[in-house]
Amino acid sequence: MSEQQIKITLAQLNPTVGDVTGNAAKARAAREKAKADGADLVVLSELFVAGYPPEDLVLKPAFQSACRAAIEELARETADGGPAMLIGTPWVEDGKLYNACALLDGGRIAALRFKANLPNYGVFDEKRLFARGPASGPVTVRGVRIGVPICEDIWLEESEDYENVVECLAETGAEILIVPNGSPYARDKADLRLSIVVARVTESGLPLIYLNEMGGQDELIFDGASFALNADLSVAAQLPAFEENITTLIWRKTADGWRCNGPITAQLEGDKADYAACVLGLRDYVRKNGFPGVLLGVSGGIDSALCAAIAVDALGADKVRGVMLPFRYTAQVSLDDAAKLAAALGIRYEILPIADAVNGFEAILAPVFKGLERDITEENLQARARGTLLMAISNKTGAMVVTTGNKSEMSVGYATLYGDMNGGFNPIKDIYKTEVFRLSSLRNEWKPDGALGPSGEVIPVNIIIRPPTAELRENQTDQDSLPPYEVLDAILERLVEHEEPLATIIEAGFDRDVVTRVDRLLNIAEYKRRQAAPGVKVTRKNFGRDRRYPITNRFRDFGKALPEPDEKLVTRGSRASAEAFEG
Ligand SMILES: Nc1ncnc2c1ncn2[C@@H]1O[C@H](COP(=O)(O)OP(=O)(O)OC[C@H]2O[C@@H]([n+]3cccc(C(=O)O)c3)[C@H](O)[C@@H]2O)[C@@H](O)[C@H]1O
Ligand SMILES: Nc1ncnc2c1ncn2[C@@H]1O[C@H](COP(=O)(O)OP(=O)(O)OP(=O)(O)O)[C@@H](O)[C@H]1O
Ligand SMILES: NC(=O)CC[C@H](N)C(=O)O
Repeated sequence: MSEQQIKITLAQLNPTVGDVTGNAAKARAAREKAKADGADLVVLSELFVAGYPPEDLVLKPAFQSACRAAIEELARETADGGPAMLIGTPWVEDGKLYNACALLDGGRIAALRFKANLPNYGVFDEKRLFARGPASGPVTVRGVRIGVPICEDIWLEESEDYENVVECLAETGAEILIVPNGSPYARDKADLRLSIVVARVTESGLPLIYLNEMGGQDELIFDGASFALNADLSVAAQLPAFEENITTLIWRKTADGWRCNGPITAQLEGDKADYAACVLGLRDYVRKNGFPGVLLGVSGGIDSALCAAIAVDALGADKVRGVMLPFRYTAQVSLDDAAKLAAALGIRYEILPIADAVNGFEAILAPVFKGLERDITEENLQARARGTLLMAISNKTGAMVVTTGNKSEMSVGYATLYGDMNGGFNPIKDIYKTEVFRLSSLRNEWKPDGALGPSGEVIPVNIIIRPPTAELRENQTDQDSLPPYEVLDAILERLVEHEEPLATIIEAGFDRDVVTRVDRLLNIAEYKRRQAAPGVKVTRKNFGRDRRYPITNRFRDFGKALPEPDEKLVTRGSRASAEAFEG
């Protein structure tokens, strides 16, 4: 008897949210490739035809119909006897909207499976959008029973209404699990995904194919990095991260179930992965929104230098323009370093002194400010003159302004609204200042595959070793207004990423006054962050979709030990009766 096998093509592709026609065309092209490989099935990622995450767009009836029409067309095309297709799509049934996966085969929509567990935390809002599907049995492709849990369905988050889809699939005879994902990048997320998949494979005894989306969608980056595990937990295949890839895997039936020995690509980790995420995020934002290129203010400082390098790696030097906008506080060394940076990156570079603009503003305001001290107002006028000039060049050329505030600055509001905060997208919004230094040094030694910039030292070393300064007054350094960045970033990470009480941070050895000051700055800068440009998410909690604080907010943690809850005050049974009342 001949050996039984099934060939499954993983299409790790970059859809664009809302581009139903373009996404369907990508799926069609992937199927053609799968057909050429003699595959039985081609798999695309979660909600592929819509693009992920579609947010409230998916509630629009016209969009739902467009997705369905595209799926029906793709289904008709499978009458050609080629591979079946498993593709994510929104689906309306009995008046309810589902996050679905359709099996297209033999000219028909052969099966539909609906996501049962809808993530509603962090960056996800799926309960707002979709109805929960039932846990269902496997679908059959060429005689093989395939279980299709959709993304969150394998995460087994602690929740009362969690549906154990994988258990249900194993009990109903699934032989292989194929999981379409829209799983956004965050630092060390690959380890987390692996541990989740190891747990599901161990529990079910089934091999699992984890197929992830790739590409940037506003602040989210989908890194791809799809992989498969055999039932004995050996790695069956590992696709590359941060690039599109179509790979056909041959699965063979053995006495111990289905097995595959596919290609295994080495993965980027840590800072390298973060840098690649920033490049991909900016590239896709610019490309998918149709900008011909970008421009940014280059100050001779490290934030704009790193952003310029990311922009060149993302788009190519011919699509990036650097503008030095000096004023009387701009040191010669800043002018020299900015020029060196532009030359090393090979970008167009101009110097536009801002004195006339700043002096003009000051002259206009002189009667209004008569008798008042010079203060931060005049500093902000410099940042605003720069922001206005950069936006004017954007308007004239169509190029988008890249804004450069790092996460430390975004946290404490160390940036000028309508000044250096001007811009359409921020590639380093979720990168703390200490990491800005690390990534800059890293980029001088290494660049990711597919980066369009030159190799070697692109960020002059002097920019990396010089103390940071906003150069808005004489001899200013960031450390005049802020604690040292090592201290600031360590406190911020505890406050932002871990929501630690101030008392815990102080107990860990940080100075009480510094901690309370940083917390205060973090709180009062919410209004600025709400007006800030979107930027790439790389941490477990970014400013944007992950952290949604009220702007108007009187609550303050004063660093005192937290009071123990007084359980005696809770009347026994009060919770149960409240539930009964609500129910
Ligand atoms: N809750 C609230 N809701 C809405 N609006 C609020 C507000 N609180 C203040 N405001 C408004 O915001 C204004 C204050 O904000 P803003 O005008 O930005 O000015 P502000 O935050 O006072 O100053 C800018 C800060 O950023 C620093 N900076 C500037 C430029 C570059 C860099 C750098 O090195 O990267 C640092 C600069 O040294 C200074 O510490 C107020 O005058 C008021 O109009
Ligand atoms: N002289 C300048 N010429 C051009 N752009 C400038 C200049 N000064 C500031 N900018 C722009 O404003 C942003 C914030 O600038 P600033 O120098 O005040 O602070 P920073 O956060 O230390 O940034 P950088 O490290 O890039 O200097 C810069 O990244 C840059 O885009
Ligand atoms: N789209 C999803 O369901 C993703 C949720 C999942 N926990 C992840 O981050 O990968």
